[in-house]
Amino acid sequence: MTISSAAVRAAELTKVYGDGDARVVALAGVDVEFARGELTAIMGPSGSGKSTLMHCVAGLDKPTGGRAWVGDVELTGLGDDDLTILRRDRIGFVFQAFNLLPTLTAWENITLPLDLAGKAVDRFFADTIIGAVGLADRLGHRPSQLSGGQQQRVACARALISKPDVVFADEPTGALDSRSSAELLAFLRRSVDELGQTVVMVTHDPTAASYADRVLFLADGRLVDELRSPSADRVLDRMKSLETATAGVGA
Ligand SMILES: Nc1ncnc2c1ncn2[C@@H]1O[C@H](COP(=O)(O)OP(=O)(O)OP(=O)(O)O)[C@@H](O)[C@H]1O
Repeated sequence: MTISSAAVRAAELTKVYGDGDARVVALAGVDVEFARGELTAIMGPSGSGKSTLMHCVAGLDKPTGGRAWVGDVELTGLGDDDLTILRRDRIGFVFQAFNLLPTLTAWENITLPLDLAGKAVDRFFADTIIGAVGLADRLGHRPSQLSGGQQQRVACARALISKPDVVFADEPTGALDSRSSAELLAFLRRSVDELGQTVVMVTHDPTAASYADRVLFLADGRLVDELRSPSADRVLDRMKSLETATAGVGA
């Protein structure tokens, strides 16, 4: 067996929803590796399989076929309980809707993954992250007392606090204005550059994708292209040609 240095990888990943007339092939055999210490963006037209791919490699959904690994642990060989523990201990999540617990303070939300795992808070690391997201004077506030941008920065700090193998971010800026988006993306970028974090982000936004080291493009459940060191303009050009090609198939 080859030992891979990738933080996350998948081989021949397929996902089929429904059957008969309702059958949808969401992933049609995806081989992919996400390198450690890189920010990767996943883009593609609506319905191309971005969220399905992320959910299958993050252990949130089970693929129909193929295999996926986080580090050297094969997700596709794990039962539900082991998957839950793996997600808790080795993966950080950031969702479009923030998903904070409303009754907990920012500090309690950020440290929740450690509490659940029964681990002590590394105070120096926590202070580093909280300083980087600019939340030091908001730690006693509940989510309802924070702006959308601040809530999403709490969610990012929570995703990073347990030093996970990978942070998966699903449309993390989808509910934010452009200034809050830029702050959040700058923070994700710094987590990669300064902390060596691995981040995989699904986005529709070419500007968000331009913060990545690498952009992968999906169409009809397949990886069809990639860009390294992307600019927003180059990402937009690729997206336009993919959307034209995808529209052409169904026309
Ligand atoms: N639970 C489900 N049951 C049936 N079909 C599904 C389900 N989830 C997703 N699909 C279908 O699988 C395909 C891929 O969906 P997915 O959500 O992964 O695409 P996406 O690229 O993330 O789309 P978007 O950009 O619109 O969020 C789509 O055709 C979608 O309708």
